[in-house]
Amino acid sequence: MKTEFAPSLLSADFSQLKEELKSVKDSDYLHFDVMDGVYVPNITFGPALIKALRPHSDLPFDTHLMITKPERYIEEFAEAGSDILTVHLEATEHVHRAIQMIKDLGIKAGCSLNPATPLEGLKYLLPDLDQVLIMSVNPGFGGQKYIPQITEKIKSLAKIIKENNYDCKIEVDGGIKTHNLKKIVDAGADIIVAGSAIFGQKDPAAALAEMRRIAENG
Ligand SMILES: O=C(CO)[C@@H](O)[C@H](O)COP(=O)(O)O
Ligand SMILES: [Fe+2]
Repeated sequence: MKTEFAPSLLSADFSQLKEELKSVKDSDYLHFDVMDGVYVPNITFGPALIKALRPHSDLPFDTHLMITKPERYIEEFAEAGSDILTVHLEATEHVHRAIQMIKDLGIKAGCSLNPATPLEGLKYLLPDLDQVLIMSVNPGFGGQKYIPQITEKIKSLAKIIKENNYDCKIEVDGGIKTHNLKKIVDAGADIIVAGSAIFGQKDPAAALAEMRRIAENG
């Protein structure tokens, strides 16, 4: 399967988001990092921003909710125009209910794991998930360094998905750059989130094209 890319707007220029969206029109998704200052030590934006940007892109909006008890806001983020909503396993006692709520709204559901969270908690969720978002940095900030032991975690999850024939993609998020991309793709990542490696560059379109080339040819 061809590797897909989800540029994270967290590293974009917030004063020019409309233009920034256009620069990555050749990507597969747009990744929105929603942070509440409680679940993670940073605050970004809510559904109003997603709604405002929705008419300016045809790409699927991949919304990563780094918020406590995300079930409180799932409907709002879906209505704002998210095509995929991902909640953190660690952010609610009722993660299966949250996933069910997302699916009942007719959009795709993802579950994210922090670097220290083992894969075991996914066991009874995987049949219902469209994607697992493996965090390869501690969530909260862009521009951090990839945690090397996550490569093993991606390989283990890819094996579980393959053995059980689950229809679930693996998305990997944090610290992915041109130098480590191929290793992460080879481990089993289907979707690559990249913030600083794309929007932190002078020419985001060229940076995305170069990442695609590396994912395909090494
Ligand atoms: O969810 C997060 C951070 O919590 C990410 O989506 C980052 O925005 C990725 O940024 P880079 O590590 O690629 O700069
Ligand atoms: Fe993210």
